[in-house]
Amino acid sequence: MSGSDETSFRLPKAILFDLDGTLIDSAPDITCAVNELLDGRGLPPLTLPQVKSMIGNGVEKLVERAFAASDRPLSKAGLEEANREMAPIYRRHITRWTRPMPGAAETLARLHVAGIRLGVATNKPQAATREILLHFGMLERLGAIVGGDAVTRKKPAPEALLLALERLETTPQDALMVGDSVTDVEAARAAGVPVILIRGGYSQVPVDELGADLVCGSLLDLPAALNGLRTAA
Ligand SMILES: O=C(O)COP(=O)(O)O
Ligand SMILES: [Mg+2]
Repeated sequence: MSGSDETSFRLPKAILFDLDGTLIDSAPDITCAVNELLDGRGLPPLTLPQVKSMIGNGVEKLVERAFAASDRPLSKAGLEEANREMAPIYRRHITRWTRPMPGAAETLARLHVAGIRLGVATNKPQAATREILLHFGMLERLGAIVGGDAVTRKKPAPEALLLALERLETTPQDALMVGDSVTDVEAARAAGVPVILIRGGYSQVPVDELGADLVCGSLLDLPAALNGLRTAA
């Protein structure tokens, strides 16, 4: 992008990022944790693609899906117990194989320096989210982090986005959501926030088919994608 382009487009005041599959590739550690949990019940491991397809609606749903895929659907009480067990297992794995998605740290730094308020709205629990972002040096760029356990209803409900925007003192009209899945598109629509999807995340459906305002190849393409949103407006 040329220098004149950079000064001519109007940037949003705030950008909210999804976490899993957008800022970080956490599926390998989540797979290890799920498999440790299953192993404890004498169940065989799931593959990385299987677990990837289960991420995005919160850890409780992931555990529910993992047991269902293992032909051992759990009762409500059984699921609660499995979820209690999952939390410390995942905390032991949390940043072993997890890596930032391509361009994540650079893009956050660039947008932060440009004066855009940045936040995270994820279905992942808050404490794990903060720990991962701190580990990868991204926490200091972020003015608001809202995890799935910080709201009554997780994405695709709009709560997490609206709470993050409130903390960033920004209205939905001045904001943008960046994510990897249909959950992010639906949450953004419900919150009245435009949405960009990034390829390479955990969506089971091609991201071009999810009705986002724009799709881009990686987070590094985000400044050019912002320009695209402006010219399309
Ligand atoms: O499902 C999760 O735990 C997190 O998913 P998200 O960061 O993509 O919202
Ligand atoms: Mg995601």
